Amino acid sequence: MADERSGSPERDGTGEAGRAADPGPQGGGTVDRSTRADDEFDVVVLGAGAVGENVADRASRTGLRVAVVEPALVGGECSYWACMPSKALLRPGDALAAARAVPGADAALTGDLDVAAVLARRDEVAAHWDDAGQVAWVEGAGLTLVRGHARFTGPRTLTVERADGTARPLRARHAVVVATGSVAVVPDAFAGVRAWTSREATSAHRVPPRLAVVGGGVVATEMATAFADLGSEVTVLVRGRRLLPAAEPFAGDAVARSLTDRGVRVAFGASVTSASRDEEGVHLTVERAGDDGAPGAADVVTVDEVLVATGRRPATDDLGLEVLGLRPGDPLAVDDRLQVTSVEGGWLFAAGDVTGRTATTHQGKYDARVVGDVVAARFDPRDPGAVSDDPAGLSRAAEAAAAPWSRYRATADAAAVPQVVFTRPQVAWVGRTEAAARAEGLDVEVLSYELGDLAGATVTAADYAGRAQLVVDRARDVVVGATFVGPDVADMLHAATVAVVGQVPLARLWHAVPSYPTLSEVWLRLLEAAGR
Ligand SMILES: Cc1cc2nc3c(=O)[nH]c(=O)nc-3n(C[C@H](O)[C@H](O)[C@H](O)COP(=O)(O)OP(=O)(O)OC[C@H]3O[C@@H](n4cnc5c(N)ncnc54)[C@H](O)[C@@H]3O)c2cc1C
Ligand SMILES: NC(=O)c1ccc[n+]([C@@H]2O[C@H](COP(=O)([O-])OP(=O)(O)OC[C@H]3O[C@@H](n4cnc5c(N)ncnc54)[C@H](O)[C@@H]3O)[C@@H](O)[C@H]2O)c1
Repeated sequence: MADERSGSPERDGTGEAGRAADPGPQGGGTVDRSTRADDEFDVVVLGAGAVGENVADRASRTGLRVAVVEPALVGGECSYWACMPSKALLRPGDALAAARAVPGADAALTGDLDVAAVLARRDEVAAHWDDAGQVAWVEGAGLTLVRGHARFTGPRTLTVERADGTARPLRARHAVVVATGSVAVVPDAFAGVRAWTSREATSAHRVPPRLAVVGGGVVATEMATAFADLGSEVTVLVRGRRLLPAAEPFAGDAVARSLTDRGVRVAFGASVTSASRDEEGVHLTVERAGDDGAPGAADVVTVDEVLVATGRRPATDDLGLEVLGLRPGDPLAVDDRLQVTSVEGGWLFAAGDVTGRTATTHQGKYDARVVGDVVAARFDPRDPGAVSDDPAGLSRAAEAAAAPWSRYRATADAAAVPQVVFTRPQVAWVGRTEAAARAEGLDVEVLSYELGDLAGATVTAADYAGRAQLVVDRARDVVVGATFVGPDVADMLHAATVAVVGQVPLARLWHAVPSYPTLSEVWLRLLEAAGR
């Protein structure tokens, strides 16, 4: 099932069943693959997460022979330990809260969540950690899956270590794309206590009676929400002063209020300085900073499990990057073509979490589509005379001359990155926060509106509470950032993303009429607030 939900190319409609049976590339011209050795491919992609899968699929569109190397489950983090299982854990609580908020519907509720059923459903959504479906997709797309851990031995050359310890060489004739993702950061204070990372939290088969969550970011807030739903007594230990520091302040404040209202203890200015585990559980020594940041008193918090959600780092430790003159552990810095900037020759690319440029599946897959198209076009093996009517529209000349916002440049990464946090309330934003826009020197107007005042909110829930905010660049009269906080706002975000990417002037947005009575009517109210 994971192939249907993980963000695999098949889900995008980019995986074309039957391509494997079609040896000729689209648009004519055949590629003779018969003379190539088994260890040589046109393109080698490292990592078959959502990003690597999409890169490989797009790169193969002009007939390039593509290998994908993966030591673990095809589908990567998102399918089995991140997006999909975490959302499966959160959705039942959301559905219950939505029904509870509607008088009449609430009367039909006779109990609380069935925890065993929630975990069983999560197992199903995570395909029981079996990648057979995604392997079938990879093979059906005409890609070659190479199982093992890849390391560079030189430019375009690699060795792949298999699970049984044997190794095989691999060579890329044209390009290597690194999509090896990221791993959780676990600070030294937690060494030796078998702390949970997001992997253990999203795949847990037991709900700890007492759970501490360390961190105040996306993983921390989503997992605190999920485990509170499942019945854990949750304590969130936040080093800083607010939750979701990358979002508008009102978003983190709303999530903190809601968690606290539901009995979650949220402690700000709280740093874990040491941890130990015995038969009673995990003991965390927590130092509290005063409002001025000065260290204050320390106390001990005892829990059954501790989830460390203190960020992620690129998975580049063990890729042999040193042979390319790069430093293991560093992110692979790329330009808008996703080409690694510090390696000459135009053959090394990277996409997804490993670049430090994107940290979500959707944005990583956007970059994957861009780099896949760059590679497919630049190294197009077909006779140029035969590809003028390429239905995919890929062209070597167009790639060479590509400008921002073309299909060959990941321009949106700097201007319009959307993020949805599936807490309760949900938090969704795109583009710049007010503070970020001002820090860039933009003269901005901030428009905000309480969602609870909309007719659409009145019918959605008895006490709907939420807020929307637009950040408008006065000089260009366009939206450069938008934030929505409230129940069911996740799907409202895309309209804002379209407005930001399209740089649609407010004067024109005024003609985009939202339906009555929906939450989207907030666009009308926000534009009225801007004087329309
Ligand atoms: C708890 C959690 C929830 C999340 N929820 C969401 C969400 O709801 N929505 C969203 O958009 N994003 C979400 N994310 C972020 C999302 O999971 C990542 O952005 C995404 O998985 C990155 O994809 P990737 O392909 O770059 O990396 P990965 O999915 O990590 O894939 C990398 C692959 O490379 C392989 N690999 C590693 N080393 C090598 C090597 N040497 N050779 C070959 N292969 C190698 C790995 O085994 C892995 O399969 C979440 C993250 C977490 C932690
Ligand atoms: N719904 C989604 O799209 C979704 C869900 C989960 C994760 N993700 C992605 O996964 C990435 C990783 O998430 P994350 O929550 O681990 O990282 P994050 O960067 O969102 O949050 C990390 C938090 O840990 C804190 N922190 C860092 N070091 C610390 C330390 N030593 N002690 C205490 N606190 C510390 C930071 O101040 C921050 O609040 C995110 O960038 C996010 O985009 C996305």
